Amino acid sequence: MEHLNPHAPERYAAFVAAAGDAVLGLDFDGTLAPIVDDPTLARIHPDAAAAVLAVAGRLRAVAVVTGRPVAQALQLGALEELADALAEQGRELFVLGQYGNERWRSTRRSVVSPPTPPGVNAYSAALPDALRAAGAESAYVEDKGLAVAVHTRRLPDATAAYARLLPVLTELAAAHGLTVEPGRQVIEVRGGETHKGEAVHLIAAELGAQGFCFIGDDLGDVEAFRAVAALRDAGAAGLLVCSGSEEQPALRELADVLVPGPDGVVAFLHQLAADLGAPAH
Ligand SMILES: O=P(O)(O)OC[C@H]1O[C@H](O[C@H]2O[C@H](CO)[C@@H](O)[C@H](O)[C@H]2O)[C@H](O)[C@@H](O)[C@@H]1O
Repeated sequence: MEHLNPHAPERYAAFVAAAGDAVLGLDFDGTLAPIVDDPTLARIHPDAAAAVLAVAGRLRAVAVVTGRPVAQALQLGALEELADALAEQGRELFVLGQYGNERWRSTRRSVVSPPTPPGVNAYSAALPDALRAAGAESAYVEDKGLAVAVHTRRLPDATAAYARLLPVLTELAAAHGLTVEPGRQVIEVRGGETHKGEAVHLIAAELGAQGFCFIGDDLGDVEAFRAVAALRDAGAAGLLVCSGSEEQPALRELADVLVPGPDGVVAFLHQLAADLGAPAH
């Protein structure tokens, strides 16, 4: 792990000290799951569940906070199995999906989800023409129910296609009263103002958390990082970890600690477990 600012060692130590009342927040894609070309083929890192379990017994709770729909995160992450194992440690798993719009917790196991925002269906209907006009008709379109994501990763020149599409889809989203959420070779369009920062505040308030560590990799995690920084300003122990990639360097500026992608996240969690004196798992 690399410290990214002079406060990092003391923030890490403060989180360790507050662990029993603290939450571990984890993004999914790029953090728990390695990035792959086809979003339907993403899976949790093979060693991630064991790493989470190694540290969880010393924490208050674990939360996966993702742009994925909850049902998809549960499946791709085998998170129900993780929840079962956490329950044996007396710990709860929260899964906040679609940037906090969908909520699930292991003690209830049902998805609480709002209705599809007005505008999403009309935006979807207008999308094929917009993609064609931008020369990106073969972009993969992910229908997420509450949102629509256009993926450029598998297009011949993904970065150029992304640059062409971003202003086009931003305008189309605005015309339908929707919000744009740019990410790693993906442009998502969704309704509402909810973001991962609200998810962090919601869980922290519900549990009365005295500490929060959030690990993320992409622009959609910026609000979660800001929320943890706000909790820290209010006196909690806050630790921000960037799951680094060459593709998305933006979070490094906000983070305390840099780790090399999902492999590094797994190593970080084992290091944290060792520093917490957690029993080997
Ligand atoms: O908040 P996250 O858990 O990071 O989810 C954000 C979006 O991730 C997914 O797309 C990303 O991962 C794909 C699989 O590795 C990759 O192909 C794509 O380029 C990435 O942007 C997912 O498909 C989206 O629905 C999530 O919102």
